[in-house]
Amino acid sequence: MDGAGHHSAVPVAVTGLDHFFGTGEARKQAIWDVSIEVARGSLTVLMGPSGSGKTTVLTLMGCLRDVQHGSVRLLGEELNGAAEARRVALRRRLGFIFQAHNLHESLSATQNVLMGLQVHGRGDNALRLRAAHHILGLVGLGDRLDYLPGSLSGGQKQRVAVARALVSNPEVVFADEPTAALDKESGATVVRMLKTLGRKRGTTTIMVTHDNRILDLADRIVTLEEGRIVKDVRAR
Ligand SMILES: Nc1ncnc2c1ncn2[C@@H]1O[C@H](COP(=O)(O)OP(=O)(O)OP(=O)(O)O)[C@@H](O)[C@H]1O
Repeated sequence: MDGAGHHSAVPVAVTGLDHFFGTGEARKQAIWDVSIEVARGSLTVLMGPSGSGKTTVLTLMGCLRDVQHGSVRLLGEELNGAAEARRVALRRRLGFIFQAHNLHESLSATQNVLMGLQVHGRGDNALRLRAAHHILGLVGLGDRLDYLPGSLSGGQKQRVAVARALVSNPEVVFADEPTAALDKESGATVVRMLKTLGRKRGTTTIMVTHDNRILDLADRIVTLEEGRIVKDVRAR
């Protein structure tokens, strides 16, 4: 166990976060004083109009962008001023699901999912293969293990990307419009999987979505407008 963050009840805590794009005359503030604490095992949805700052906040929390001002504590570690080596180590404990699924076209579904494990560089190959097949089964692709992305539908490709993000058993999953390319049924399957992982393993999910169907499943819905939180609603 490496530090207090591992079993922290608050895997992501953001305080007084501002963010700017551009320099000089073109410098523009995109995020204004955002603060949010996310509970372990919960599914939080970020919503709001186009350009309201959802993706910027998600990438700041997910260690994919430098924190300029304010605090982001991720799994117990402060990201503001964190050394790149620490951030690389943290990213290994995260899962990312983005709309552009970025699958390797020359690799099968199974090989793509294995890419989600190889960065960790541990474990034996038979175990990895079993993990990849297991998670592909869970997302309903047990009969497509050796298909190339080119012969999968958009929704099936997205499910491969979900399997790749989850195969390493991440502590926090960051997802940007993960259901945009999915039909109703596969979209619901993906979100139900994330909910189940939250319950069973304490996996925390933070998701940007415009998908109304997902809102019913969220534990919390945070709405951004013009870079500020304007609404923060918890389910139940
Ligand atoms: N790399 C960048 N350079 C300059 N401005 C940027 C950059 N990325 C985002 N912005 C600006 O920051 C603001 C927030 O953008 P962001 O992508 O976070 O919004 P969003 O809510 O995710 O939008 P969408 O729903 O359209 O994806 C917007 O005004 C956008 O133009």
